[in-house]
Amino acid sequence: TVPTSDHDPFGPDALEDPTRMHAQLREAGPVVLLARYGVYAMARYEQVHAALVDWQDFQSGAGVGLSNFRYEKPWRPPSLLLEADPPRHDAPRRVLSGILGPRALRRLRDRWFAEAEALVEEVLSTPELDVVPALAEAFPLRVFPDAVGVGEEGRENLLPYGNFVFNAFGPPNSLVTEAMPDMPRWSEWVNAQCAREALSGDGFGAAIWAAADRGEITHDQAPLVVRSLLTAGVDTTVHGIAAMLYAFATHPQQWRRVRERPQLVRAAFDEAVRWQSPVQTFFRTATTDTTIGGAVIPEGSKILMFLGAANRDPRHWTDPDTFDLERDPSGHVGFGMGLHQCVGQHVARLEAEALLTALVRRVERLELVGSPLRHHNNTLRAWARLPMRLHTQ
Ligand code: HEM
Ligand SMILES: O=C(O)c1ccc(C2CC2)cc1
Repeated sequence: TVPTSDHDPFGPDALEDPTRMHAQLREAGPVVLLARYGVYAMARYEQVHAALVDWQDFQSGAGVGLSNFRYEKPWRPPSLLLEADPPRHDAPRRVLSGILGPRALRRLRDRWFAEAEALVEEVLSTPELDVVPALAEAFPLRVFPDAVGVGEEGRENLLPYGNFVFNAFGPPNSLVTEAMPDMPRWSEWVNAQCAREALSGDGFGAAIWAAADRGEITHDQAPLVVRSLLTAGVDTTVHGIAAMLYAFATHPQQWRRVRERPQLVRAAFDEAVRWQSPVQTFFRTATTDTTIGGAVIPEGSKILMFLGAANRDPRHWTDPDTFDLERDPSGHVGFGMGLHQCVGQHVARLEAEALLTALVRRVERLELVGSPLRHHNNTLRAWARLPMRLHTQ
C-alpha cells in the first residue's frame, strides 16, 4: 500500500521553507498519497525522473496543475507545449526549439552582455541595495521583452501575469483568489501582445509568425506559442537569477572560485537552479493504471512531482544541500527532463551568464545585509527581497 502524508505543499509553512517536508516525503517512500488533495506525490530523484521521461503514462494534456482538464475547464486556453501531448505538442515544440536554440541566440549575446555591463555599472553607484528589483527583475525585463518583440507600453503586466499562472497550477488558495480581480487585465494585455501586428519584426514573436507563414504551425496556433514565451520566460529567469545571487551571497568561497575561474559561470547558474529549483513542482495525469516505485497509481490520478526535492535527493546527489561549483549539476530536473524539458533553458542560461559575467568582473563580494524575505507562490521558489552590499575591490 502507498503511505499517506498530511503535508500541505501549498500552505504557508511549506512555501516559506519546503526543506523538512521534502525530506519527510522522500523518506516516506517512492510514492506517497497526499491525503489533503487526493494526489500522488514523488519526491525522490529516481521516480521524478522516471515520470518526467514517460510522457505516455504521465501525460501533460490534462493539465500540469492540480486541476484535471478532463473534468474542469482551464482558466485560460491550454498551452500548446506545456499542456499538450504528442502529436499536438510536436510542431509547436519544433518551432520554438529552432527559435530559442543556442545557435539562434548567438545574435543576442553581444547585446545582452553590453546591457548587463551597463546595468551593473548603474547599480554599483549604490553599493547597498535590494538585488531583487535592481538586478533579478531589472535585467530580464531589460532584455527579454525586446527579444520577443513586445511593445514598450504595459510591460509591468508581465511579472504579475506569470506569477498568477504559476499560482494557478496549485489549489485555489488565497494566493490565487486574492489575484483574481486583477487577472483579466494582465491576461488581456498578454493576449494582445501575441497578435502579429503587436510584435516588432525582428524578435522571437515575429519568428513564430514567420513559422506559421511557412506552414510549420497554423496561424491560429501562432499567438498561443507567443503566449508561451510571455508566460514562461519572465518570472522563471527573475527567480532563477535571484536564486543564483542568494547562493553566492551565502557561499562567499564559491564567489571567490567563480572570480578565479570565470569559465564556471554557466555551471554556476545550473547549480543554483538545482540548489533552489525556482520551479518547484509540476503535476502529471496517469493515462493508465501505472506501477512506479512498487505502487500502483490508478488511471486518471494526478501525480505531483517535487522537482525541488529530487534536486536535493541524497540518493542521487553528494551533499545535496550545499551550493558547490565543483559538482557537475547536469541531470538536475530544475528545467524538467524529456519531452517537455525547458525549451527556453538556453535563453535563461544566456541571461544568467551575461549578468554573472558583468558582476564577476566588478564585485569582490556579495554580502547579505538585513533579512531576506520570501515571495510565496504555489509553484515558484522566489525571493521578494534580498538586501545586499556589493563590495567592489
Ligand atoms: C530559470 C529559468 C527557467 C526554469 C527554472 C524553467 C523551468 C521549466 C520546467 C521545469 C519546464 C518543464 C515543465 C514540464 O515538464 O511540465 C519548462 C518548460 C518550458 N519552459 Fe522553461 N524554465 C525557465 C526559463 C524559461 C524561459 C526563459 C522560457 C522562454 C523563453 C521558457 C519556456 C518554457 C516552455 C515554452 C516550456 C514548455 C516546453 C514543452 O512543454 O515542450 N522557460 N521550463
Ligand atoms: O507554455 C506555457 O504557457 C508555459 C507556462 C509555464 C511554463 C513553466 C515551466 C516554466 C512553461 C510553459
